[in-house]
Amino acid sequence: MNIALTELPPEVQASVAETRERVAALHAELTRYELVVWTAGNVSERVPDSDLFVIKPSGVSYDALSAEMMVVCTLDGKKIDDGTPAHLQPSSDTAAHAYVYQHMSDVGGVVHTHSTYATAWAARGEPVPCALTMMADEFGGVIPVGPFALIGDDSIGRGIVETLQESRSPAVLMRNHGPFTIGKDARAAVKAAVMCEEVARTVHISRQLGAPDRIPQADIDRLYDRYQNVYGQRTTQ
Ligand SMILES: O=C(CO)[C@@H](O)[C@@H](O)COP(=O)(O)O
Repeated sequence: MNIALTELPPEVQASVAETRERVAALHAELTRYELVVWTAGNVSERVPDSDLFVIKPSGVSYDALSAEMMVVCTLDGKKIDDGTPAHLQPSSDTAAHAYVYQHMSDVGGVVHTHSTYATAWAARGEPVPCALTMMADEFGGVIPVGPFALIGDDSIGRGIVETLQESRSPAVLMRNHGPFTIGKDARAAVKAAVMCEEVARTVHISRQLGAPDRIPQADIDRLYDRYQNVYGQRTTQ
């Protein structure tokens, strides 16, 4: 029996609507920061206090996306009766996003892109070395590589979780595929995707001129602690 959005408690319906607005708006950040071509990227966010998440519909142009088109899924990746046309399919990466939400309870947002420089590192199966203070700040060290996995079941999701559970990084470069990022919410995951592409590009350029210096681990730890706990405005947003 499929869950019907209209039969859920009013507060859940309201939370779904707010999540849809956020997820739809954040897809514009993927194009703004040139992290995607055509439709090759997706954003999702867990619906607070529910067993649901919202994700982009598959293959829909970013300039055609609206909040009402965002697909609502259960945590096992099944679309509910969410008011969108029955034929509107969720992202082809829905199983991967769902696996992350099922196995990483503190994750509220997931993003996938094929951004050029991060994907070039994924094509080599090489972690991005921590040679920049910006990397220590956001990633707490290297950006790790996850295993090669074919789309279609939970193997991509499993590779994401197995890799990120062993790292402080909110980004993983899935071998021969591209970056997936996580965050406490979708905005944090989009930020990680933006920063991942930025540092992948910078370190790539640096390597054209020689071997980038790796920051000592003790300094990485200090930088990471400052950025995660002191940087910015300490008000809840
Ligand atoms: O990487 C892939 C397919 O290999 C997908 O992430 C990409 O094409 C985006 O697909 P969706 O439009 O989200 O279904």
